[in-house]
Amino acid sequence: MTKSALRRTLRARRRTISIPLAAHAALALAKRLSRLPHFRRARDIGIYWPMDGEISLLPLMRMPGARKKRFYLPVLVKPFARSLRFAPFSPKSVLRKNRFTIPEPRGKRRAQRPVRRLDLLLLPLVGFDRHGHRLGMGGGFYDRSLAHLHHRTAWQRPRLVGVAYSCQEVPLLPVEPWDVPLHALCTESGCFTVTS
Ligand SMILES: Nc1nc2c(c(=O)[nH]1)N(C=O)[C@@H](CNc1ccc(C(=O)N[C@@H](CCC(=O)O)C(=O)O)cc1)CN2
Ligand SMILES: Nc1ncnc2c1ncn2[C@@H]1O[C@H](COP(=O)(O)OP(=O)(O)OP(=O)(O)O)[C@@H](O)[C@H]1O
Repeated sequence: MTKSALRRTLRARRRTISIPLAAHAALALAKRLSRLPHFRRARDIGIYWPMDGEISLLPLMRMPGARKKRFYLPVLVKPFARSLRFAPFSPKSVLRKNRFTIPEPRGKRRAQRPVRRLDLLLLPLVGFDRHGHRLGMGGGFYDRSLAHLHHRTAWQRPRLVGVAYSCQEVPLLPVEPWDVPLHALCTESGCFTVTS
């Protein structure tokens, strides 16, 4: 299957999950993530506003331990730059839809930070395999924003944890030269560390 056909199939699959099942899975994922050392050690955490059937990270913000964290949502930098910055996000934030109709926090550009100033980034996945390879929406937003992590050293930020429903697992994904490997992957039914 081509990457675009796979994207279509997996996006359609996650959109069929019922509202009660989705809520249950999101809570199970939040519990798992909140116990993860990557989460416990992080202060500045990039999440996303769920769209197109993505598993929600909003319950994570209400977990014990989350009160000491600062959460951020991705914002599109310029119409065609195709890279991301991260804007502070709390339940009080005023949001405005971007050109993909995804809500973004309004507010000063000064308050936003580049991805390298996050401790932990939780990435929405369209698909993943058990080697920890990731399939995204295909815009290259995350790959482009994370290009500095190609030459990874132990201390580099942020830690990258992909999140998805377990039904988004596929046997094997093609690897592209620009793919930036994840550190770990979590679904409602489990987390695993990616070994390279
Ligand atoms: N929740 C969430 N926020 C995110 C992402 C994401 O995957 N999930 N992104 C991850 O990159 C960035 C936005 N990237 C996106 C890339 C493609 C499409 C998309 O829906 N494409 C449409 C056609 C788009 C158009 O109108 O031009 C499509 O494929 O059907 C949306 C967002 C930043 N924010
Ligand atoms: N560092 C980079 N610099 C320039 N272009 C890039 C870079 N990384 C990725 N791209 C481009 O982004 C496009 C999308 O890549 P790909 O199909 O791997 O997306 P993806 O796996 O869905 O990931 P993403 O979530 O980042 O969209 C590709 O056409 C690729 O050429």
